[in-house]
Amino acid sequence: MPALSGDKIRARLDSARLYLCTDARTSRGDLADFADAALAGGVDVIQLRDKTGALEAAGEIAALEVLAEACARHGALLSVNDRADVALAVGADVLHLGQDDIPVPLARRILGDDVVIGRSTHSVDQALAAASEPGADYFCTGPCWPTPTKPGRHAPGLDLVRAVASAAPDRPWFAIGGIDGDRLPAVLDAGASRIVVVRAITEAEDPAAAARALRARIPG
Ligand SMILES: Cc1ncc(COP(=O)(O)OP(=O)(O)O)c(N)n1
Ligand SMILES: Cc1nc(C(=O)O)sc1CCOP(=O)(O)O
Ligand SMILES: [Mg+2]
Repeated sequence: MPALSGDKIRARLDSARLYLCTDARTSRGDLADFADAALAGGVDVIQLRDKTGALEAAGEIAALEVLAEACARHGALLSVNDRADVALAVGADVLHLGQDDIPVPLARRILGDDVVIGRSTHSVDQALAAASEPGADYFCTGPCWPTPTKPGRHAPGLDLVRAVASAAPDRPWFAIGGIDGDRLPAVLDAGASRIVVVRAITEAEDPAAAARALRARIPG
């Protein structure tokens, strides 16, 4: 179970503007310092998304425990990618599920009602479905630009962001994919008010400054 109630997690999600996905930084060995820096810079939600193949479940749980401590220090939400069992094990606030991950009702059976569940979407139809899907709380839409972080995923671009914004969903939603400081104004102009980034912070020389610069330009 997460430490916070579902209502508190959902209130924090509502005010979240900057969501970071990071791997476990196994080769650098600096996950705790990196997370502290990114969260100090204004990241609201941090997800462990380690697709390096280096982590078995125990390693993923260990890395998530490092992130959980950082989230507790900074009042941020801890997000697990793909795996409801791991989310349950670490008491995560958030589980993120893509179109090919386990179905939301199954995740809900494992996690109960307090944990926030998010969905990836890559078309207007998927986004509108996620906006009202029972058991889901938020969704992400993109990629806004092709990105090496998700090789082979077609980028629907900012037209998708514009279409979602004009549908004015009640649920929180985030734009994702290829977003950095230079591109952020175009994403905001397209109607997004929340973003997810990977490289813009994970590859920054100064992750705190990178997060701060992004956060300062997102209203709210
Ligand atoms: C916050 C957030 N948004 C989108 C994704 C992508 O999820 P998915 O499509 O399942 O792809 P993988 O990340 O699992 O490769 C995400 N992880 N987090
Ligand atoms: C993990 C992921 N999911 C996407 C989606 O469109 O669902 S795009 C993406 C990668 C985003 O990485 P970066 O900020 O480095 O471009
Ligand atoms: Mg996934």
